[in-house]
Amino acid sequence: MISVSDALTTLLDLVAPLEVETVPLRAAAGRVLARPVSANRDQPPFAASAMDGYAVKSAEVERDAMFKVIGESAAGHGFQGRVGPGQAVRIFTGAPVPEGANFVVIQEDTSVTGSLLTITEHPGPGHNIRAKGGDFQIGTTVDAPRILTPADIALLAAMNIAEVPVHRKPTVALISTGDELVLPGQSPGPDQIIASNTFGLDAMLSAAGAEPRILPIARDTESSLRMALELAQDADLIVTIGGASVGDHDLVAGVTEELGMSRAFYKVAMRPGKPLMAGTLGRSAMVGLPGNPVSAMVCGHIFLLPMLRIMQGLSPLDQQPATANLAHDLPANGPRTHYMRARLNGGDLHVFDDQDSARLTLLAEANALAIRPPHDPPRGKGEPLAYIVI
Ligand SMILES: Nc1nc2c(c(=O)[nH]1)N[C@H]1C(S)=C(S)[C@@H](COP(=O)(O)OP(=O)(O)OC[C@H]3O[C@@H](n4cnc5c(N)ncnc54)[C@H](O)[C@@H]3O)O[C@H]1N2
Ligand code: MOO
Repeated sequence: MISVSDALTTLLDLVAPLEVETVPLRAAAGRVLARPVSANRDQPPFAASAMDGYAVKSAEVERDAMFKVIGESAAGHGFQGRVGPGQAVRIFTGAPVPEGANFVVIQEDTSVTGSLLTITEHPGPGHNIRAKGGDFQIGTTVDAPRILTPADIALLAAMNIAEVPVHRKPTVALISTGDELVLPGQSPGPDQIIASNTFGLDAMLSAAGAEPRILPIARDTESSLRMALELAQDADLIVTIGGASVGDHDLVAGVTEELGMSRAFYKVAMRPGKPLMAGTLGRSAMVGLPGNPVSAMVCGHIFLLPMLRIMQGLSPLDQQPATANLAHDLPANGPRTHYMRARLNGGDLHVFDDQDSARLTLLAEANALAIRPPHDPPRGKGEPLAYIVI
């Protein structure tokens, strides 16, 4: 059995950043920007009014001052002339500030009769003008790699970047194994259960930028598993679920070996997740997850998500463990790193009593995994304990 950190290092070595492809802006949300991109325009491209009002010379701004209104500047239709002494231009939010003007008096501080403008209140010190290039300038860069958020997409749009270089999405083949499994919505026989892991992992990996494919459930025969693995051949990552342990019907190790898998390790000193296996099969990285539902999902968090980040050109971890104070005592840990379902509530960590790796209800209730190193001594209420958010 190897340690969690050795297993993670080995798994990360099985994958590499995927090629860069160019996608239309609308398809780039949630993707990883592969190369820095730069603005080829200023925003705003001209000094722009931030308010509706009148553009004047700042030196002339004072209460009771009067001006002749000589024209209008609207968004999309600037005023072509120049503002001279004693003159004002009606201006609207987003419109170019005309030459000669350097102050916008908001209309609430004025009164107008015909073309005669009077400042009726003390205008504040703010000139209400957004400088040319005040948001970004030609050459302002959006750095890579980064997962493109909605705000990033808006920024790229403003920069007039219509095509975006991103890493290809990792394709992941998900293969559940076992005669006991049927798909959600089907009618299970008396000895059957629903294949839940496939769907939990599908959701987890999709949210992390992958393109998972759910393959037909492999039955507990070598030929069925072989067939599923053949269908998975072109995936960047093949994930089998179940059949990883030592039982007579646990076929994954044997069949993948016959298919030429180069095995990197089998068994990790962690709980849940001990019978994890990994290697390469053809051009794909392969991870054999344990079948217990919580084991599969925890291994997804600890191992599959960092692998996906590497494939998308990111650093492997999106969070370092944080610490919180225990809400109660905890007994000593055994010889494996234990990822314990827990709930972080008002800064206190409540670690659930029942850590049965078959109980999805407790995983759904958890918002954190408390991390106990091997042989961690008993911990008392109020002591700090490491955790990650899930
Ligand atoms: N004698 C031993 N028995 C077991 C050991 C051991 O070391 N010695 N390890 C235990 C641990 S720890 C785990 S974890 C499990 C892992 O077993 P497998 O990976 O071989 O998984 P299965 O036996 O196929 O299934 C275990 C459990 O999970 C259910 N399952 C499987 N696939 C799915 C799925 N896609 N969705 C929902 N549930 C699934 C399956 O029905 C079983 O109940 O082995 C222990 N045994
Ligand atoms: O490792 Mo198993 O995953 O403890 O239930």
